[in-house]
Amino acid sequence: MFRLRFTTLVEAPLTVAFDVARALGRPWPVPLEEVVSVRPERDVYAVARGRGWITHSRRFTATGAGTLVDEQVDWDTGLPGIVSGVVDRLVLRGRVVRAMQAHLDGYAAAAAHRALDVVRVVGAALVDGDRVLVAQRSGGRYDGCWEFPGGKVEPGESDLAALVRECAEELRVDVVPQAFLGEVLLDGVVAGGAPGASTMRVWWGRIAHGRPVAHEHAQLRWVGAADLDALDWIPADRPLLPAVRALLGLGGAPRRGRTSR
Ligand SMILES: Nc1nc2c([nH]c(=O)n2[C@H]2C[C@H](O)[C@@H](COP(=O)(O)OP(=O)(O)OP(=O)(O)O)O2)c(=O)[nH]1
Repeated sequence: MFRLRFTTLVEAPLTVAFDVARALGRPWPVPLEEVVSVRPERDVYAVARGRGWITHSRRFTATGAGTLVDEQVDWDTGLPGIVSGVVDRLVLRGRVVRAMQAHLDGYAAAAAHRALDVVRVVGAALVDGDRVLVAQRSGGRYDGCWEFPGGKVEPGESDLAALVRECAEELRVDVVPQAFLGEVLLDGVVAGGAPGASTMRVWWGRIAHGRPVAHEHAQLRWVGAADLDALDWIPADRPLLPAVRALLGLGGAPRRGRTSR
């Protein structure tokens, strides 16, 4: 069996990286059949011809800089041992590498371009000591639900600039993003976009200046790890809670004080 791995960083949310990869198809003329598809995390395609076969697996992982696409190609020529090695070295390996390189260049550009059309949401898990700031929505579809402060990224704006702007607007504080925490699918239609196309990307943040006051939310609350689960969260946020809990377990910076309304 032979194997090659390729890693590409795509400047696009998970959903866009996944959907564009699938729309472009596979980088070789032989059509492969879908074996696994878990949107937007991974897919596997394969084909067998006689005793030879090829499998192409992709894994999509959210990072602070975009989506990391990890691809693995496994194949076997089906020929006897030594002949197989020679055919692979002289013919197949080079073909696979050239096809993948051409495919990946076009793919990264297409995904980055498509990302401009998708509504993106950012959120801040603002930590003070062993507590995180949570906000209760006021009005609209998620009235009364708890969420991370944040909102939609404006056209031409970076995720982190949007995070800082939203926290200033909603809480009147200056925040400093610390580290990327995770990305979740937003299953509803956000701002007229296609269902399921958008995602929310959440950063761990620290308040550098100011005391948070709820300007757009019903109320704010500082919550410890043990009380996170009991809140009535917007459903999309729940998968992020383990990462937030782990953050609070680290202790964090000395506590600055309490705030509400
Ligand atoms: N801010 C925030 N939005 C979330 C979370 N979870 C979640 O599903 N969402 C959804 C709710 C909304 O459909 C969308 C964010 O929209 P928003 O209304 O907060 O954005 P915005 O501040 O830019 O508001 P606007 O321009 O529409 O007035 O993302 C979360 O934890 N924080």
